Amino acid sequence: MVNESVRRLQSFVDGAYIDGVSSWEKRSPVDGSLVAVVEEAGAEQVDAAVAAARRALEGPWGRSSVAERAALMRRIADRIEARFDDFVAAEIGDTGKPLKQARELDVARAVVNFRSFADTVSATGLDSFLTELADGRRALNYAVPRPLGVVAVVVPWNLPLLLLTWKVAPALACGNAVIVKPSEETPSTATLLAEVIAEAGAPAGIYNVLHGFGPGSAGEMLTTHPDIDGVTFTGESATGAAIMRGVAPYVRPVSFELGGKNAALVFADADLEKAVAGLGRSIFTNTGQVCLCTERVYIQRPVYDEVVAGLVEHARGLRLGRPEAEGTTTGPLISREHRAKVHGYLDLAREDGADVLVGGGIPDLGADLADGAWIEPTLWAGLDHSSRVLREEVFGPVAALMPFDSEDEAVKLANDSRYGLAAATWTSDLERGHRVAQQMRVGMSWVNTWYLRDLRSPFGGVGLSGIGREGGTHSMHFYTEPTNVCVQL
Ligand SMILES: NC(=O)C1=CN([C@@H]2O[C@H](COP(=O)(O)OP(=O)(O)OC[C@H]3O[C@@H](n4cnc5c(N)ncnc54)[C@H](O)[C@@H]3O)[C@@H](O)[C@H]2O)C=CC1
Ligand SMILES: O=C(O)/C=C/C=C(\O)C(=O)O
Repeated sequence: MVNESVRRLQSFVDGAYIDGVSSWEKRSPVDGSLVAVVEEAGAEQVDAAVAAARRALEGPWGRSSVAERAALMRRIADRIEARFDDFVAAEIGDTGKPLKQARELDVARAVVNFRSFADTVSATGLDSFLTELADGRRALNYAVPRPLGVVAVVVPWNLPLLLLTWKVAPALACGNAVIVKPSEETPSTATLLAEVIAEAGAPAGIYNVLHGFGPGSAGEMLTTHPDIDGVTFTGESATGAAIMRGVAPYVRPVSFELGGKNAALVFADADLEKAVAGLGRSIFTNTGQVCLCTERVYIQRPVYDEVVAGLVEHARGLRLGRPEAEGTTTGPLISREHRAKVHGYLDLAREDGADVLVGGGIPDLGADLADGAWIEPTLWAGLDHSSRVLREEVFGPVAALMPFDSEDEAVKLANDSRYGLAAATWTSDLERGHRVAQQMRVGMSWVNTWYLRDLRSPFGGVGLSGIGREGGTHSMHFYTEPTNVCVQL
C-alpha cells in the first residue's frame, strides 16, 4: 500500500505532466523508506515527447534569438535559486547525500550551469573567412550554427541535477528541444525542474522528461527513436556502448561522458598536508560516486608511510549519517543493488591479497539505518596492478594505495588503464607538475587540486571514458550543426 502522502512523479511532455503505463517505488538509500511512486513512460509517451519536441522546434522557439534564449536561461537560474531548498530536499530525498554537499555542489552548480551557458551563447561568434583565390576571386565564408534538433539527454544518479543541467542548459541555449531521461534512482529534481522551466516562461515542448529504466524501457526507447537528432549521455561505459549501438542505424551524433578509474600521483616533494586533504576529497566525495573520483593512488616511496597514515586517519574521521545530521560527511551508496556491486569488489580485493587498511565492510549504524545502502570508506594496500579491483570502476568510497620510485614509473602506472577520464598530480615542483600532468592520457589533469571546475574548459574523457567534450564552446559545437555560407564577392 502506498501512503497517500507519498508523492507521485509523472513524466512531463508538451508542458504537462502525463500518466505512465506502470509505476515503481523509489526508496531512500538512507533507510529504505518510500520516497515517491514514479510512473514509467512507455512507447506512446516516448513518441509523444519526441513529437512535442519536434513541434516546439517548428514553432516560435525555432526562430528565437540568442538574446531571448540567454534571457530564458537566466530566468531559469533565478527560479532555481528561488526554490533552492525544494531542490536540495528533492536531491537529498533521492540520494541521501549530505545536506552541505547538496547545497554547495549539486544545486548551486545547477544555477551556475544556466548562467554560464547564457554567457557562453551570448559571447560565441561565427567562424568566418575572407577567401582570396589565386585567380583573383574573393568570397566570404561564414558558418551559421543551427540547433542540432531534438536532443535525448540521458543522465545518471550520482549528481542528478548537476549533470542534467550541465547538458540541458547548453542544449536549450543553442535553441534545441530536449527530452530528458533521468535515472530511475533519482527522478525528483528533473521533475521539479520541469515546473521551474515552465514558470520561467519556456514554450511547451522544449523541456520534456520521461521516467523509466534503461533497456526495454524509456531509456532505450528514447535513444533508439528514429526522430531524435542526437544523444548526450553520462553514465557507465557499457551503457554508452549500448546507446551507440542503438543510434548507429540512424547515424546520430553522440556526446558521452563515461566511467573512470582515475589515478592520483603523490610526489615526495608535495605539500603532504594539502595532498592528503585533497586525496581525501577525491576518494570520498559523494561516497566515491563521482566519475572523477580517485580509485588509484600512487605515492613516492620516501613519503609512502606518511601519506598512507594520513589517508587512514582521514577515512576514520568521516562521519556516516543522515543528510541533515550535524557533522555528516558521508552518505550511503545510491541503492542496495549498487552496494552489492561495491561489496563484490571488497570481497575481490581480499581474495586478491589486499591489506585492508581501513573499512572493508558494511557498517552497523543502528536499526534506524539498517535498511539503507551504507558501506564503509575503504583503503587498500598491497594489491597487484593486474587485479580487477585496479582495472575496473568500483564507483564507491574506495582506493588502492601503491608505492612508486621514479616519475617515469608513476606516469606509466597511471596511464595503464583502458579508462582515461581524470588524474591529479601532487607536487611542489611546478615544472614536474606541468610535465606529468601533460603526460596523463586523460581528459582532465589536475595539479595540486581536484575537481576544480571552469565551465568554459573542455570536459570529457578518452578511451572507455567517453567521446567528445562538453563545456563552454565545446558544448556549443555539440549542440549545434554549422551551415557554411559562401558568398562570392
Ligand atoms: N561514471 C559515471 O558517471 C557513472 C557510473 N555509474 C556506474 O554504472 C553502474 C550502473 O549504474 P546505472 O545507474 O545502471 O548506470 P547507467 O550508466 O546504466 O545509467 C545511466 C542512465 O542511463 C540509462 N540507461 C541504462 N541503460 C540504457 C540503455 N540501454 N539505453 C538508454 N538508456 C539507458 C539509465 O536508465 C540511466 O538514466 C554503477 O554501478 C556505477 O558503477 C553509474 C552512474 C554514473
Ligand atoms: O562537474 C561536472 O560537470 C561533472 C562532474 C561529474 C561527472 O560528470 C560524473 O560523475 O559523471
